[in-house]
Amino acid sequence: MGRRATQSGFFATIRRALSSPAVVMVLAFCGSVFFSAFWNLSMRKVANVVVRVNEVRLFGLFRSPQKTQQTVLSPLDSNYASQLASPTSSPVSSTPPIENAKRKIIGKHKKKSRDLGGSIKTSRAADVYPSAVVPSPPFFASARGSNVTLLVPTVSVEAQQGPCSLGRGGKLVNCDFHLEASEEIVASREARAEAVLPVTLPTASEFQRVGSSHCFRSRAGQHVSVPTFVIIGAAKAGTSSLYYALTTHPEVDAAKTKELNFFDSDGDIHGAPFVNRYLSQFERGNSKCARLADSADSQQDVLTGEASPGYMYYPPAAARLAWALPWAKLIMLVRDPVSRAESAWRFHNTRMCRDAQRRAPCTYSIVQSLFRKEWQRCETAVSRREPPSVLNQHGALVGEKAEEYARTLNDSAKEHFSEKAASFKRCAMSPDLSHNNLFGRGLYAAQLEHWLRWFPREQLMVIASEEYKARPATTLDAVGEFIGLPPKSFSSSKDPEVRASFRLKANGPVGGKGFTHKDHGHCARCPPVTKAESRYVKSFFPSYNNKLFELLGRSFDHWEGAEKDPAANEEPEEQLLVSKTIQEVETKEIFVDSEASRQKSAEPSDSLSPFPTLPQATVNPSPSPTRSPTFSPTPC
Ligand SMILES: Nc1ncnc2c1ncn2[C@@H]1O[C@H](COP(=O)(O)OS(=O)(=O)O)[C@@H](OP(=O)(O)O)[C@H]1O
Repeated sequence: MGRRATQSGFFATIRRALSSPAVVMVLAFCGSVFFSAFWNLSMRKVANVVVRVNEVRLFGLFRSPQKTQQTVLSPLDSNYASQLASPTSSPVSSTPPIENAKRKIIGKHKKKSRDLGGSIKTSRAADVYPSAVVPSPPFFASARGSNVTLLVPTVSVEAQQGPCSLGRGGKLVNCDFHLEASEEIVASREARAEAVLPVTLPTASEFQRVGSSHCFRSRAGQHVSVPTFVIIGAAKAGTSSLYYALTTHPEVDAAKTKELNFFDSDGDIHGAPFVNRYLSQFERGNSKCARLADSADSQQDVLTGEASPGYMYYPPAAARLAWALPWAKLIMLVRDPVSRAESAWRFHNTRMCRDAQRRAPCTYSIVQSLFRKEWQRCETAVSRREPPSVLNQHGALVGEKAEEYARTLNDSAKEHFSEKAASFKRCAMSPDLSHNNLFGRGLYAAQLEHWLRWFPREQLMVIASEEYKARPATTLDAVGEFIGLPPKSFSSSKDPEVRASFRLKANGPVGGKGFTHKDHGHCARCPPVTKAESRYVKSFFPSYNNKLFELLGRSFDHWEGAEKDPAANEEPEEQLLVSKTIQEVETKEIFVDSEASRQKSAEPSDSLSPFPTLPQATVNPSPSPTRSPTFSPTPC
């Protein structure tokens, strides 16, 4: 009885208290404080989600402002990702883009919260990737359904310089660059952005793993081994030979073709369709992967990869690869930049001879070719007062070199140069990404530094092409181990095909399709690179080689001139003459008769002058200021 009275007294007190407006207000206040604390806590999670999504977002956010509809690379489907990221693959300890860009979520979470909607769930990274593979960031967006709109709170990224900035709503302001350069900026630019980003997330897993291998069976019943290594370059360093040799191994599958060039193409690289198109290049009926799937040998594995030497020199390829294949082992085969340039020069001239209606090969000597592209492009850009392109790491070196080049010019050219020096320099700082950029492609240090911003060091292997040539079996063993094959996979092999791959060959039947590098054959009418020309070309690379050696902590002795002091390359009179001729060739569009070129450039190699006498030029009677020269139709 007494107890009941106490209870009813208690409820009566509560009722009385609740009927008092003051008490209600106090309770409402406490409730809102509690709710907001809880909300902030959950938003912190959302911020983490956003960090991960930001990484993906970068591809879309930095598109040209003309493309108003920002397309965003979708994160890998969680199932797909967890299957691909094999626990046995090397750990990706952190995502370099995030580390490097030092993005911070500063968000005004409370304000944004409503926009996030209910379709996004956060889950621990471990649910998405095996925790050993991606310990950070701790959360990953895992949404079901498509076209989820994520609201990205304010983001800040570290910066250097550049013409554009990020304004409100994620819009790019004062910006004049295109997608390719933009990804560079992402990692290097101070900016704040508020962006609403449409993200399309695939819903279903496309692949099923065969045992614990890298081999998958697609929904369509095809077999695909997931790429785990990529030979990213350098062009003309022996990449075909290396790729061919690797694919002779019984546990390595070849892609449909050696060079897929997916990550350096300007096509649509976005989203799951891109990944699927890419993976379909590893889908082959009679592959080792298919055989493995049939045998259901759970102990075996099949590795695969591709070799696209264009990637190494194409900055956006690093970001794209880091997104699509973050676990990939990258192989950089580097060759003495001088002989690389010579090989490329011969190759491109041969191609010109073959493809372009049998036009004259070697219209430009190797010395002229060294800077031809940059020079032409910059001249045109500067004269048209075009805005300079975005600066980047490669470009900075090119710019530095462009100044050095300018110093070799004669007085009138110097004057001309100094007038335009500032804008020219800015222009030259933007790299010429063309295949026949003989100079830029040989600046490996810059390229390595760039790739290291996107991939951890342990995922990058740098090999000297000369070492591979000298010791193919040992090199292949090392590469094999690096990509996950057992030790001494090549040198201990009895397989005749594997052993045959040790023999030096530029060609090889790769990927069943078969390719021959017949075009490696040098055009008969190409004059040989004289020793003097070679010395001249050589004079540009030592400081860059040394930078590479510094980064690698070792040097390649056989790279001539590597130890040379760049200051020793003072230009004597003759060089001015040479440079003047180059300048004339570039600006006045001088036509060179290939036959004359061959005779004139066959200068005796023991000439006292370190610089070649350039090919005799025939001046076009009516030079036009257009960029693309017309070549004299000399038969090949
Ligand atoms: N095993 C080995 N080691 C080192 N170098 C080799 C090897 N095999 C081929 N080669 C030489 O490499 C040149 C072709 O390189 P790539 O296959 O990378 O060319 S490409 O970029 O794919 O077009 C080409 O160079 P050049 O002959 O000087 O043009 C090949 O002769």
